[in-house]
Amino acid sequence: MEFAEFASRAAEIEAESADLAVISLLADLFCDADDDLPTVARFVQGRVFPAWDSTTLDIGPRLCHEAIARAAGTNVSADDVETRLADRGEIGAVAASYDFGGQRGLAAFGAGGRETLTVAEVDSELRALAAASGSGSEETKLKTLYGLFNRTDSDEARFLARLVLSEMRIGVGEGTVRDAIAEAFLVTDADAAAIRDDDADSETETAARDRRDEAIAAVARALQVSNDYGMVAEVTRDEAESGLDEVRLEVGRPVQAMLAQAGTAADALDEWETAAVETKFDGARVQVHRDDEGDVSLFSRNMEDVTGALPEVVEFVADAVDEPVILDGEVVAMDDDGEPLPFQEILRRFRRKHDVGRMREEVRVELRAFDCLHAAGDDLLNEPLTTRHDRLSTVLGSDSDAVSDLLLTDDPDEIAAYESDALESGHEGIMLKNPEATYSPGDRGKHWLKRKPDVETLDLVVTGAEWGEGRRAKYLGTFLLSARVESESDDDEFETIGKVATGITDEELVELTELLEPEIERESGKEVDIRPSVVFEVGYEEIQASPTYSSGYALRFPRFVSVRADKTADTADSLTRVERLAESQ
Ligand SMILES: Nc1ncnc2c1ncn2[C@@H]1O[C@H](COP(=O)(O)OP(=O)(O)OP(=O)(O)O)[C@@H](O)[C@H]1O
Repeated sequence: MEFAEFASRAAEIEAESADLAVISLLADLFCDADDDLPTVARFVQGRVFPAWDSTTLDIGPRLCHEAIARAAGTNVSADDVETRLADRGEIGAVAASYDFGGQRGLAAFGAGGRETLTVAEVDSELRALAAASGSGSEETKLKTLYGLFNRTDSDEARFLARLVLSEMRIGVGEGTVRDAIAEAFLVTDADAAAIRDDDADSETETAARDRRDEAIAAVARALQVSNDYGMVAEVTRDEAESGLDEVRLEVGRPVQAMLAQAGTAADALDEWETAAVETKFDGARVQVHRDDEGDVSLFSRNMEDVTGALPEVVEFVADAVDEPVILDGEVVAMDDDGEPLPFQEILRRFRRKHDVGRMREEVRVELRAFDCLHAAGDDLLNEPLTTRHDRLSTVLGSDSDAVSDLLLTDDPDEIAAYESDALESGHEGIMLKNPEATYSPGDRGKHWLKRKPDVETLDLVVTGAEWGEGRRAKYLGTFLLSARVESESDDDEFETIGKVATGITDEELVELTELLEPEIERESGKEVDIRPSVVFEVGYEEIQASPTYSSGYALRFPRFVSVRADKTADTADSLTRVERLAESQ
C-alpha cells in the first residue's frame, strides 16, 4: 500500500466521529492492506513495533522538529517549527503546513517525478532508524527522518510526524482496532448489515450481535495473550477462529500485568467465600520469562525489557528454574538483614542502563513471585489462582523465599493478623485475591484487591517545567504536573493540577533535567512545555478545588517523592482518581 493511500484513509477516519463508522472505515482499510496488514494495524495506533516489543524509535520532539525544519528548506529552523507548533497546537498540522521536497518534486516533474513512499518502506526505514545506536546515531536518525519527510506530500507528512512521535490522534484506540479486525474478517456482511439496519427485526439483530460479540471475544483473547495487533489481524484474516484459538503465550513475549483495585477484607469476604491473602510487596512489578534454552528475560509492567538492570534476579531464576516458565512477581530491595527497603530504593535499580554493577553493590534486590502464567508448555491463564500458585511453588520450590506466602481464609481476624504482621515486617500492606479467579491480563478488575494504610500519593505526569535561577539556571526546577483524563481512544489528554519544586535534591535536579530535556516541546522564556511521558510520584497534604489549574483541582503542599520509572503517561493516575480522593478527604 502506498503511504499516501494510508494517509488519506487515516485522514478520513480522523474526520469521522461516529464510533461504528470509524470501525467500519478501519475494517475496510484492513481488508485493502494485503501484505501490509500487520504494519497498518500498528500504524493506526501510532506504533511501529508490537505492543509487547519495548523497542522504541527514541525520537524526541526536538529531533522531529529538526528533521521537519531540514526538509522544509534552508531558511527554516527548528525554532520556526516550534513557533508554528505553538500556533497550530499539534505536530501533524505543522508538518502538513510546510512544502517539502515531495511537493516540490511533484511540481517539478508531475506526479510521476517523485518516488512514491510505501507503507512497507516507511516501516523498514523507521525500524532501521530504531536500530541505530552509539555515537553518531542521533545524526543517522535525523538523516533518515529528514529523508522520509523530504519525500512526503502534505497529508503524508501529517501522519508521518504523528507516527514518529507515537500520537496518531485519529480516535483509534485498542478496542476500536480489535472490533475492526473482527468486523473485517469474521463478521459476515449479512450480520454487519443486520446490526446497522434500524429496520431489521429484533431477533435477527440480536443473533447477529451475539455472533459479532463472539468474534470480538475471540480476537480479544488472542490479543490478550500476544499483545500483537499486527499478528492477530493477519491470523484472523488467514485462519479465522481456528487460528485465533491457537494463539498461545510465548516465552519471551511479555503479557500485560493483571492489576488491582483498592479494597478491604470485608469487600473480599462479601464477594468470595474464601479470600487468598498475600503480602503486598513494596517493589516494582516484574514478569519473569525463562525459555527452554535456560535464557531469562525480565519485563516491567509496561512490558519494557529490564533484564540488563537486574542481573541477580536473572542469575537466581537461571539457577532455580529448570523448565520454560512465565512468572509474575515483584522485585524488592532488601537490606543486609533481609528486611524490605522503601520503594525508592528499587527505583534506583529498575530500568538502569549504566553502572549496573556498582548499583548492585549498593542496593540488593530479590524476586518475590506471586503467580505463574505458563509452565513447561501449559498456558495457565484460565486456571484458578490456587492452581497457578501451586504450580509456582513447584517451579521455585515450596519453601523458597521467592514464592509469596498465600493464606486461604474466611476469617476476618486472621486477615487482620496477617495484615499487621505484613506491616510490622516493613511491607506496604496486603493483597486480597479471589482464589477462583483466572488471570486477566491488563485488567484492573475486582478479583484482586489491594489494601494498604492510608498514606496516599499521586502518580502524575510532568507536562511542563521552568528553568531555575542563578546557579540552577542550567537545570529544570519547578515541574508542572497533570492528571490523565481517561478516554476511549489511545490519545490520552492531560489536565494540570499543580507545580512541584520541593523535596528535590541538587543531584535529583541534574537527573531530572537529563530525563526531561529531550522531551521539551516548546520554550517560552523560562517556561517549557514537556511531552507527557515522565511520571512523578507526589505527596501532598490535601486536594483542593481550584480554578488555577485546568483540572479544577490543586494540590496543597505538593512534594516530590520519586520518578515512577516503572510507569508511563498512560498508566499515571487519572483525574477520576483525583476526584475520588478529593471527595474522600
Ligand atoms: N502479592 C502481590 N500480588 C499482586 N501485586 C502485588 C503483590 N505485591 C505487590 N504487588 C504490586 O501491587 C500492584 C497492585 O497495585 P496497582 O495495580 O494499583 O498498582 P499501582 O497503580 O502501581 O498502585 P500502587 O502504587 O498501589 O502499587 C501490582 O502492580 C504489583 O506491582
